[in-house]
Amino acid sequence: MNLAIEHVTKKYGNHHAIDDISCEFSNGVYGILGANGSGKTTLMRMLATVTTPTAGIIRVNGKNILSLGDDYRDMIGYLPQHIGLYKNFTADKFLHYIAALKGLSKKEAALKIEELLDLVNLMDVRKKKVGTFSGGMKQRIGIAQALLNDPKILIVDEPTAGLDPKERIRFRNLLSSISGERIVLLSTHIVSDIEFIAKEVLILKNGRLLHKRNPQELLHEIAGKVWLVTTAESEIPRYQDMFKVGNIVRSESRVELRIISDDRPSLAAILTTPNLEDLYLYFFEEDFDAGPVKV
Ligand SMILES: Nc1ncnc2c1ncn2[C@@H]1O[C@H](COP(=O)(O)OP(=O)(O)OP(=O)(O)O)[C@@H](O)[C@H]1O
Repeated sequence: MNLAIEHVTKKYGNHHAIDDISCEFSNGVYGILGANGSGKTTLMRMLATVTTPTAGIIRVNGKNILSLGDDYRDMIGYLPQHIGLYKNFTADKFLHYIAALKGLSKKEAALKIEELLDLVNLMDVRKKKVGTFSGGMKQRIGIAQALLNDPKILIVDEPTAGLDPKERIRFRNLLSSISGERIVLLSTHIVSDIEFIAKEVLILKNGRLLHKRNPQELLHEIAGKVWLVTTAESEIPRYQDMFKVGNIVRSESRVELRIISDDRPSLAAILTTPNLEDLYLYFFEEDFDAGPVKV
């Protein structure tokens, strides 16, 4: 399976939501990383044929996906950012309903739904109403509906937003386990969602594709630029003014700052091994939320 994006642009008025992107995908998980507004959802929607490019072509195995029409849609599974679930349907009924929409026979649907409820670990609650589900359970049934037609291309838009860490890990492992024989495209602004499961990470910024590489290669990009500086609490604002400061770890009277900088930020600064969170800070400084301070 080969999916190719060729010089794709999507404009809304004069605004380029996606700006001349080209890249290719083969089987495996791809993480599409970008801050809010970078164009992730627009790209996913074009790949799912919910919207069409202003310019450029998307091809699957060499054929334009728009010419393939339903033949292409039969190949894909899509979990949009905001999935409309029928709250009063039970999990079982919801999946049967979507299976009917996707054209599965009753017999095929029954078999597939058994398999998927097991895969997403919702067998025990199959008779419960979807409206009573937690965020994580809703995302898992969302993946189950996207997998009903056994898609060769699975498109998942920011699936872990609002999930607690445990559910996030469970969801990540689920995606990883189903990635073998298909292309999985996963958009997120949460680095840890893709750090361990993506064979390649795409960095999207202001509608442009800055990088598409495997995580290790991407980390080379900032090798020699991540520093640890131990200093006094009162020095934090000065460093924040001058540098990109990530984690701040406090201990007794001192603080340790994680700093991204081409040059050594102070004489006592020590180089450290970069991680993908540093990379995110490097590319999306203005959108970075370092999270709770560790003590
Ligand atoms: N239907 C639309 N009409 C006008 N502008 C749009 C439309 N959809 C998206 N945009 C704009 O295109 C840009 C990319 O938006 P998009 O939703 O694709 O980004 P995103 O990376 O998915 O962000 P988020 O994480 O917030 O969903 C933004 O500037 C957005 O305001």
